[in-house]
Amino acid sequence: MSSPSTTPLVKMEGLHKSYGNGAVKVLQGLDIEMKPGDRVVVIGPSGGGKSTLLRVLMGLEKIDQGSISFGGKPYISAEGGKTHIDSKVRRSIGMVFQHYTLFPHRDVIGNLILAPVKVRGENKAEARERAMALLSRFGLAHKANAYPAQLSGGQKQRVAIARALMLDPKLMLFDEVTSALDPELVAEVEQVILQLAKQDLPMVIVTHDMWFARNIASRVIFCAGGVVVEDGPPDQVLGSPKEERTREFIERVFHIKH
Ligand SMILES: Nc1ncnc2c1ncn2[C@@H]1O[C@H](COP(=O)(O)OP(=O)(O)OP(=O)(O)O)[C@@H](O)[C@H]1O
Repeated sequence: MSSPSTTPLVKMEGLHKSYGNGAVKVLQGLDIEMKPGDRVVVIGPSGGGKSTLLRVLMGLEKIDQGSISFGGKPYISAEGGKTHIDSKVRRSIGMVFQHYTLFPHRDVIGNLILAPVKVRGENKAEARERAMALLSRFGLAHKANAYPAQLSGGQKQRVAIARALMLDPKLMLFDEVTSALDPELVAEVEQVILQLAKQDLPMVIVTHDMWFARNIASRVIFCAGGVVVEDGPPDQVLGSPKEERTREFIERVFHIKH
């Protein structure tokens, strides 16, 4: 048995995923291993399956073949056309999406404490206290009683991140969380994620923002055609800032057709 220090946090093996009864093959034998503390940025051509990969990892999609283990234990597997998902493991993963998924009829604090109180049976006063501490950390304490419609896009995404953190995730998934934001609101959300990175929270991030990718990633994975094409430190995969490969790279990434 491997020691805890060498046990991968996540091990995806031979993942296959298609839509429309196999008509659209998205993941085609994907293998990715994450160490504890890894911050993986996934980049690749549009439609290449980056969101699908995150949704599979979050246990939101069935898979056709392959398996995922989490902390050395089985998490997701496919057998006889069925996908088995360990829901306890799934609850230890947090995800934030491109489009805000806050409950519109609950205020910010209500959004944060809902799952801890209802799902985990946490004491309401304690959950509120934790929620307020998180909101203060994210500069949002003054918005605790605001409703989602009264928040800017950047504030909504910061609340969505805080809400995910209320469940003490062991892994966070961010799917293009700044893509729908006005440019001036992007930085406030990226700063929050950079703050989390400093605390060694493992994460998988899908982003089209190469500055952010370079600054947040411990590893960059370039996926195309449903498999991993490149996997390495940011400077290796994106090119070092001195080489100024980034622009050329972005063009290569976003103009690939397959
Ligand atoms: N629910 C679905 N039903 C059918 N096809 C789907 C579904 N979700 C995604 N697809 C298809 O699967 C492929 C991969 O989509 P996905 O959203 O994972 O790509 P992506 O790399 O995240 O793209 P982008 O960078 O444009 O967000 C695309 O061809 C898409 O049209």
